[in-house]
Amino acid sequence: MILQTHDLWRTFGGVAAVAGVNFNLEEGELRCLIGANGAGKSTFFKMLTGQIKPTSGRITLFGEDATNLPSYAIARKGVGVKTQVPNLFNGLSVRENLFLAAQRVFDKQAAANAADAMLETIRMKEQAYTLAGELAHGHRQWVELGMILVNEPKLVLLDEPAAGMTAGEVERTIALLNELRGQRTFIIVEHDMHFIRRIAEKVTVFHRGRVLVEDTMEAVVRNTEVRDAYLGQHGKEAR
Ligand SMILES: Nc1ncnc2c1ncn2[C@@H]1O[C@H](COP(=O)(O)OP(=O)(O)OP(=O)(O)O)[C@@H](O)[C@H]1O
Repeated sequence: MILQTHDLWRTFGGVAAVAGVNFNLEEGELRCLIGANGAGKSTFFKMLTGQIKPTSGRITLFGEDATNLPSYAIARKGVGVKTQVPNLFNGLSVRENLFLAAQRVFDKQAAANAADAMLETIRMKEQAYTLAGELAHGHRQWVELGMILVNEPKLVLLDEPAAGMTAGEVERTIALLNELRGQRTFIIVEHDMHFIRRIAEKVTVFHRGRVLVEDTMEAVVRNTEVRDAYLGQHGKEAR
C-alpha cells in the first residue's frame, strides 16, 4: 500500500470539508477522484500534498506516518504534485525547464539524460529549444507533467490535468497517461468525465466530504446514488 488515510477530517469553521475519509491506494494504481463542486476533493488532495493540515485522522505514506508533514518533506519522500498553479520558467526553454527539475535529484549529466528522455516521453523533442513562455496551454501542461515525472516520483498527484485543454490536447494527455499506466502510481482529481472514462480504473466518488462510492468507472456510472449526487450534472457526458 502506497498511501492510506485513516478517518481523515478537515473542518473550516462549522463546515466539514472532509469528514472521515478512509482511503487506500496500491502501488501502480491510477486512481481518479471525482465529485460535485464542494464535495471535498480539493481539500482531501491538499491534505495529501501537505498544503492543508488535517483537523484529525492520519495519513500513512509509503508505510510511514505523514499526517503533519509540510509539502517539501512530502515531495522529498517521492511525491510529485501538479497543482493548477503554473510552475514553469517562461524565459527558459522546454529542455532547460526539464533539466532544472531533474537537477533536484540527479547530478548534471544524469539530469541532462533524464531531460532528453522526458522530451521523448512527452513527445516534445521538436520543441526542446522553444521558450516555455511561447507554448500553447496544452504543451505547457505536458512540460509541467514532464518536470514532475523526470524526478521519478513514487506517487504522482495531479489536480485537473485536462483543464483548459482542446479536444486534441486532451487526447494526447490520455495517450500519455495510458502509456505511463502501471509504471507510476497516480491520483488524479478531474471534472472532465470524458477524460476520466478514458483513463480511469478505479474511481473514488466524493460527496459532502465523504467517500460515497469506490468502484470501476462502469459501476460508478450505473450507481443510482452517484447519479443523484453527482452525475446529474455531468451524466450526459459520462454516458
Ligand atoms: N479555505 C476554506 N475556508 C472555508 N471553507 C472552505 C475552504 N476550503 C474549502 N472549503 C469548503 O469545504 C467544502 C469542500 O470544498 P473543496 O474545495 O474541497 O471541494 P471540491 O470537491 O474540491 O470542489 P471543487 O470541485 O469546486 O474544487 C466546500 O463547502 C468549501 O466551501
